[in-house]
Amino acid sequence: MTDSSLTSSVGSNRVKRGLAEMLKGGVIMDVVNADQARIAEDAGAVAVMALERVPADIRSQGGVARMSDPDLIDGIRAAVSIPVMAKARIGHFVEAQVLQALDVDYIDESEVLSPADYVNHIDKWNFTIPFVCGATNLGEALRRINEGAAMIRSKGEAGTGDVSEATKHIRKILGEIRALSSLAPDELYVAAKELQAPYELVAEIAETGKLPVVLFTAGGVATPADAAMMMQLGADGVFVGSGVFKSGDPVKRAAAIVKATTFYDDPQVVAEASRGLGEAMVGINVSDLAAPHRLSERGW
Ligand SMILES: O=C(CO)[C@H](O)[C@H](O)COP(=O)(O)O
Repeated sequence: MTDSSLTSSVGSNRVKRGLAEMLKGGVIMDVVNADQARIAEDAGAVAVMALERVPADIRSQGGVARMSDPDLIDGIRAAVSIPVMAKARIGHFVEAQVLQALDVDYIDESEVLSPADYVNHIDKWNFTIPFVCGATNLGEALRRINEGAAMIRSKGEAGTGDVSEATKHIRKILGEIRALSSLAPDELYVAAKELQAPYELVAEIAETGKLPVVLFTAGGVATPADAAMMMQLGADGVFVGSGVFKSGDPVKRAAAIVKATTFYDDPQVVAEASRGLGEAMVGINVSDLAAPHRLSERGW
């Protein structure tokens, strides 16, 4: 059931979406343990995302990727004062129940983990805790919002260090929003059908020219310039994982990416932030990935 409440009670849309509003302009960093979480907080990350392995390791090691061990999540929560998010598998509503019981601040129903259900996503209205979900296009974003997502991140191709898919997805979502705004009211019914999204949400976006929730970008961001580019393209903020912790100097790189995200429209600052960072994540070109290895194709 859709919660269109404008009240600010626990679990209301306003509270769930409002937390993401407070993270705007910032970097959310993937971390697997308390030490990494401290590095992220010291670098100025606005939140951390707890997961079992960073996406580059999930990609290279293979196997089923699941929610983190609760002890690790507790350790991360104890180590930092910024919000702690954690990932659940697509459709795995019990992992989400566990994460809610652990009192994390946000759940990411993430394609980076192995899906638990290839048909249904989690019914996110059933939870008081807010969810963020990935999307490659506007229709996918609206389906997730219709299920109760309170924040969207464009997916990119996590764990590659190649920003090209992140570029493609943020451009696609924002381009489709612009296109909707130019339609006549009587054209919105077909637009909703083509987007495979609810008419009410489509009509709202055509009128406001933006999503009703915060839109971050993710997947493949590995340098300060990558992060600044996502912000210049119109993202509200950036998720970074492998790009920091698979680089030669995570401490320096984490701080540099935060700085470049903040001062994204000042090339001098981005240039300074890009100096002396040591080795960047080696990565893999998205064009070299065979289809089954595209994490962004999980979720629909
Ligand atoms: O799924 C995510 C967002 O919740 C990851 O944080 C993001 O995709 C990380 O990708 P990368 O490791 O390429 O930075």
